[in-house]
Amino acid sequence: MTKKPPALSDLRREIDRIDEAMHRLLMERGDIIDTLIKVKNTQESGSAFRPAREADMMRRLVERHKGILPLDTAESIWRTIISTFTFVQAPFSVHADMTPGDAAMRDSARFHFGFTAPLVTHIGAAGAVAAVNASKGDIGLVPATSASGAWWQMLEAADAPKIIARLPFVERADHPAGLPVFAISHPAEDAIVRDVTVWSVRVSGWTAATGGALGPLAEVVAVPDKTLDGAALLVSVAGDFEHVASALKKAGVTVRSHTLVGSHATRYTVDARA
Ligand SMILES: O=C(O)C(=O)C[C@]1(C(=O)O)C=C[C@@H](O)C=C1
Repeated sequence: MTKKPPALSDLRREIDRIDEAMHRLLMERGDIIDTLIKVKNTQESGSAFRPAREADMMRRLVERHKGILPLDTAESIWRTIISTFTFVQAPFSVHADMTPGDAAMRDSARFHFGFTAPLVTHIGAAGAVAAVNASKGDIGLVPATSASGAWWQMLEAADAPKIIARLPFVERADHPAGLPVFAISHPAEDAIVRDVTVWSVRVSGWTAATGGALGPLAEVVAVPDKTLDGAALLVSVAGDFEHVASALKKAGVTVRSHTLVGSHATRYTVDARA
């Protein structure tokens, strides 16, 4: 005998029960954040964004996810929850460099930081970085894999903002907001994670082929640096910078200076949807 399917009204009652439970849990999460504000002293540091903690949360979400709800949706729901609770702790604006295209950058800003934080658009990374520099806890979003100028040199001073995250936290080929971006902010001491360090490097003797010589050792964004007859590089390295320096030397490149301009959690990649 085949089992009779449940009545539609019963299923809807179940859905109402789950929706109410989820809403109550979110309100309970809000109560915990209310206490966390005092424990964490968020008002003092000016920014509540803790990218290493968020990277870890997003990874665990992806690992436990299954069922017919698309991962993109689960991820975007939690990005909205976490970024809104970040905003609730200490309001901030997102300053985005729209050079990679308005649609791609807007999708990235909204996917990762929701609609509660105001989005301020800039044409060029320098404007976004300057706005973050002038703020206490704002976040800048700039493209991570291309540049038209060496904006990262604006991060060299000790009291300048730093790169604190690379987004998306969970990378995949078909990510709905997959533009690779760096998040920049005045870092709170406990917001810093040094899995990958990012360096502003001035070199001479640079050619397009030299970038390839670094291979998997580091990711490099290069722009011409006319004053040095060479290049200004933004170098992301998972290991010791000295390995990059010796690979560059071997390739005939002279490192004039290297300055730490930020760091972020290890990148995490999952397969695209089957
Ligand atoms: O864990 C924290 O420090 C929080 O502020 C909480 C929380 C969250 O909502 O889960 C919010 C902001 C941080 O970036 C990380 C996580």
